[in-house]
Amino acid sequence: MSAVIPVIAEWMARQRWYQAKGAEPALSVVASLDGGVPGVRVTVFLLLDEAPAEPLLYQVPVVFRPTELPESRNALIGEVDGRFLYDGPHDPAYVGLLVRTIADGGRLEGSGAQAVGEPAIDPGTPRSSRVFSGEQSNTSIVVDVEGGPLPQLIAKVFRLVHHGENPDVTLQSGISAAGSDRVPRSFGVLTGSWPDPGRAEGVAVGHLAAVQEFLAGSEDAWRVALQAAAAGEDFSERARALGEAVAEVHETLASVFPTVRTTQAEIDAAVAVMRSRLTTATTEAPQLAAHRAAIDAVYARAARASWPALQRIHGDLHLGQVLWSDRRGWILIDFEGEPLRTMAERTRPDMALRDVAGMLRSFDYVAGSLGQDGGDTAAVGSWATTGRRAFSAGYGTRSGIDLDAHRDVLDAFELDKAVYETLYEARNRPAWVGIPLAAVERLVGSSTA
Ligand SMILES: Nc1ncnc2c1ncn2[C@@H]1O[C@H](COP(=O)(O)OP(=O)(O)O)[C@@H](O)[C@H]1O
Ligand SMILES: O=P(O)(O)O[C@H]1O[C@H](CO)[C@@H](O[C@H]2O[C@H](CO)[C@@H](O)[C@H](O)[C@H]2O)[C@H](O)[C@H]1O
Repeated sequence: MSAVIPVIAEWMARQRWYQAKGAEPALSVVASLDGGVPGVRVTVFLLLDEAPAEPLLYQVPVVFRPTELPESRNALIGEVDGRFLYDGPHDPAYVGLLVRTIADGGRLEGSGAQAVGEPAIDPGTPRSSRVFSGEQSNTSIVVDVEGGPLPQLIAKVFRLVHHGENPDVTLQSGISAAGSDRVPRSFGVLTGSWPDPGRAEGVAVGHLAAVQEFLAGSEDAWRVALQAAAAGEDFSERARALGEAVAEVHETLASVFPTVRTTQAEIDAAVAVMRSRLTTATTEAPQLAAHRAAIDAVYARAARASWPALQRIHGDLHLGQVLWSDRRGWILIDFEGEPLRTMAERTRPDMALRDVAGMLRSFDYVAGSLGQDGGDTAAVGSWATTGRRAFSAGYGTRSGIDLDAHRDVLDAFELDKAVYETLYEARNRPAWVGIPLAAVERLVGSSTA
């Protein structure tokens, strides 16, 4: 084991999902869960990384093979004592074990730790699989299955794990179980428990992976919108339908999970969070400093307004979190919330207008990214304004919420999102930081959509 961890650490530092970019992982094994697959060993490591100031717990499934797996060359973690270590999601042995453990309500066990499958629908038997490529914070695997209700599923392996609910699991499965087809159908979940000396019970319990319907042939709304905007196509109908879909999901969430009447204390707490993230963002993106007073004034106006009730929401809604299916229309995915917010914040009832604001910002991002790529700024800007209006109209009609009556609150959430995006871009895509910064300037200058 001692030789294995440094090899994993060296490989992990190069992965997209590794958070402490540029740092050398400082790993210790919290637990390892073993699965029996003939001929190979599958071990799911839970590794604590103490490289960042706040240690993070990663899930790293590894398949130990006696010989090389030629088709998974890119997924080779390294070679230790004559055994070849592969990143589990790229290896059929791990994928088969994961899907069947969930489907059978099975169990993986290790020292002081275990993982239990919680099936929802029997998916059938995995035949082949491939890891979904793209910029992802988790690892999604498309699995071809036989003998189940659908030919393909997607298994999402959470790379960062933590005690307590993962909203991506609870919200999606709650909406799916309520009979809504605005999210992919849930097939089941793998929940783990591992030693955690920091907790009174000494044990942490959290979600490790989930399996859901794969929407084959679907297209991500970000790409659909970019193409439409670049071609100058009218997007009003689709934007309106998207507003209706988001309102429908909010309605389902409010019927399945508790809602909370918004008191002045809740409003003050929400505005305090906006202010504190403005402080953090200003440290890393000093361009925000010049707008601090004006941003504060928008937040102060929101604090005096009346707010709708709080409820569970998507939490990080943007066009990249929506798929278009010719058969089903708009489908929302990835309910994990904003990666830069604490899990406690992401799992509390929140303001549905936060999601509306997120989507309004995303229309602006379409114009911003095309403008950056040399597009006609006026034309794409007007495309985005039309899209924002149609989205708001669809949302308002379906939800019965008059967005104009909540303008001060919506403006504050849009500004808060633009501040978040400024921080996100400064950390991850500095070349894009001008897009949210321009929005901050616009939003403090005027308060209309
Ligand atoms: N059920 C699904 N059907 C088809 N594609 C999906 C499905 N779920 C996710 N995807 C695709 O995988 C990508 C990443 O999924 P997502 O849940 O957003 O992962 P992450 O949390 O890593 O960002 C999405 O942008 C989408 O293109
Ligand atoms: O999808 P994630 O959960 O990883 O969300 C994070 O990354 C997003 C970028 O991929 C980021 O979204 C921002 O860029 C999008 C275009 O790429 C744009 O549509 C969004 O409106 C904008 O916020 C998201 O904020 C971040 O949490």
